[in-house]
Amino acid sequence: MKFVGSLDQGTTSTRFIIFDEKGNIVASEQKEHRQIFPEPGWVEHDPAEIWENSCACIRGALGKAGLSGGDLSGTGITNQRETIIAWNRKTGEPYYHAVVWQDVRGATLIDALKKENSEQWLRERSGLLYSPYFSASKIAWLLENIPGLRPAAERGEAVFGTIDTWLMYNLTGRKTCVTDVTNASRYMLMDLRRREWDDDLLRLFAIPRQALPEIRPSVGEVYGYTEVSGPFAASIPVCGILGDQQAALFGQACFGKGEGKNTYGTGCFMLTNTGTVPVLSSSGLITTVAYQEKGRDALYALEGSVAVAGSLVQWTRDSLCLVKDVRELDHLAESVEDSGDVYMVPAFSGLFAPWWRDDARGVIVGLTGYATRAHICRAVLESTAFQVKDIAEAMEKDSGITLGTLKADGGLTNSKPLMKFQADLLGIPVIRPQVVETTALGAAYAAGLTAGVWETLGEVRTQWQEGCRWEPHMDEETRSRKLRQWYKAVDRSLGWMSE
Ligand SMILES: Nc1ncnc2c1ncn2[C@@H]1O[C@H](COP(=O)(O)OP(=O)(O)O)[C@@H](O)[C@H]1O
Ligand SMILES: O=P(O)(O)OC[C@H](O)CO
Repeated sequence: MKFVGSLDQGTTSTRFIIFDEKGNIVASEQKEHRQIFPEPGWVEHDPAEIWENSCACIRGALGKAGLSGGDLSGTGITNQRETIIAWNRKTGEPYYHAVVWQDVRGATLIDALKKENSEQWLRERSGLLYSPYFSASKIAWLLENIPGLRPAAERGEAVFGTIDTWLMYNLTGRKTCVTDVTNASRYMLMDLRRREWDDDLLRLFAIPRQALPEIRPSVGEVYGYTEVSGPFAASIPVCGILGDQQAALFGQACFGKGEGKNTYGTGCFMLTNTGTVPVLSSSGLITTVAYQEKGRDALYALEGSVAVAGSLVQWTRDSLCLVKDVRELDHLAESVEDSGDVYMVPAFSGLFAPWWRDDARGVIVGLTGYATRAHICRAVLESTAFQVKDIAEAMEKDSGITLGTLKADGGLTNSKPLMKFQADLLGIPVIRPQVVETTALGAAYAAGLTAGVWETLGEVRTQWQEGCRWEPHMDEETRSRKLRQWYKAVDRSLGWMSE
C-alpha cells in the first residue's frame, strides 16, 4: 500500500492528513491557531505558530498511523490563499505577523489605484478586481509600514510569500522560495495568461520582483525535499501545491470544463472549471488558475468568493456568546421554522462577490420582540446560503452553465439546517462526497500524481463517491419572498463605512 501526505493550512486551523492509494484517510491531526484582530478590519496570524502547528500535525498524524515520514511517497501542501508573510531569506525571521486574506488594511491604497487604471484593464491582466482581499495591497502596506523592509526587499533579502511558500521554505531547511501558479494568481501581480509576475502590476504597487517567490506548476514537479531534522524526520519530496479552493476543486475531481464545487469553510468559495481559456466575468466573479500540470496548458476557473461563512458561526459562539458550540447553534436553528424575518448580512470584511464593496459592514435587520436566540442562529446560517445563491446566479450568467446539482464540501457542510436551506434556496440538490476532506485530498492527489501513486486524472476521478444529498422542497413564492428580503438587507449594509 502506498501513502501520501497532505498539509492543509486553513484560516482557522492546520491539518495534516495521510491518504492511502484508494484516496481514503488513514490518519489525521488538526490544530487551531490564534486569530489576531489588532484593529477593526485587520486580521493577523502568527507565522511561527502556523509552522509549529504544522510540525505538530505532521508528527501527530504519522504517530496515529504508525508510519514514519519515509513511508510516504511524498507530500502536498494546500493553504489559505492571499495571506502574506514577509521574512528574511537567510534567517527565516518574519518581519511582521501574517496579514490574512480577510484583512482590509489595503483599502485606502486600492481606492487610490482605482483612479489610475480601469477595472477592465486590471481584469484583463490579472483576472481580478480592485480589492484589498488580494495579496498586492497587503505587501504594499508592509513595505510602507515596516521599518527597513523596503531596502531589504530591494536587496532581495526579504521575501513575500503566501503560506505555501512559508511552509515549503521551512520544510526544506530554508532553501526554497517557490509558489504554485494557483497561489500566484491571487497576488494581483501575475499576468493571468503568461502566468508570470507582470511588470506593470509590480510597478503599480511598487513591489520589487526579487522579493517574490518563483512561480511553478501545481502538479508534476518536485519543488524540494523535506529536511531530515524536520517534522517528517526523513527526506521526502514535496511534490504538489494548490491554493485551498483550487485543491478542493481538484479533490472533487472537477478536472474538466464545466465542473464545479462550493466549499463552506471560514469563507465560502464556488469555483467552476472553464477549461484552458480564461473567462472574464461581467457579474462580479473573478478569474483564477484552477491548476496546471507540468508541461501542459493551465486550466482556469471562475470563482465566487464569500468572505464570511463559518467565521460567522464562530463569531456567534465566541464573540456574541449566543451558543456554547456549533451543535447548539444547529439545534436552535432547527427548533424554529424560519428566521422570523430576521436577516443578517455578515459584511465584516466588506462584501465580496458579487458585490465587491469595501464600504459595507455587518447588519442584523428585521428584529422585533418576536425574535429569539433561535431566530438569530437561523439567520446566521441562512446568511451563508443567501450569499451562495448570489454567487451561483452570477456563475450561471458568466459561465453559461445551468447548475443541475451543487457539489459541496468544507466544515460548514456539517450543519444540516444550512445544507437543507441551501438546497431549498438554490432549487437543486446539494451533494457532499464520501471523503469530506476534499481540500487535503486535492493536494494529496497533486502530490500522488507527481510521485506516481496515481498515473492519470481519470484514475483519480473514479475515486469520487457521493456521501450525502439534500433535496430542495421550498416553493417558488417563498423562495422569491426570502430573496427580496435578503436584497433589502444587503442594501442596508452597503456604504456604512463612508459615514
Ligand atoms: N455542525 C456545524 N454547524 C455549523 N458550523 C460548523 C459545523 N461544523 C463546523 N462548522 C464551521 O465550519 C468552519 C470550519 O470549516 P473548515 O472547512 O474546517 O474551515 P477552514 O478550512 O476555513 O479553516 C468553522 O467556522 C466551524 O464553525
Ligand atoms: O481557509 P479557508 O478554507 O476558509 O479558505 C480561505 C481562502 O483560500 C481565502 O481566499
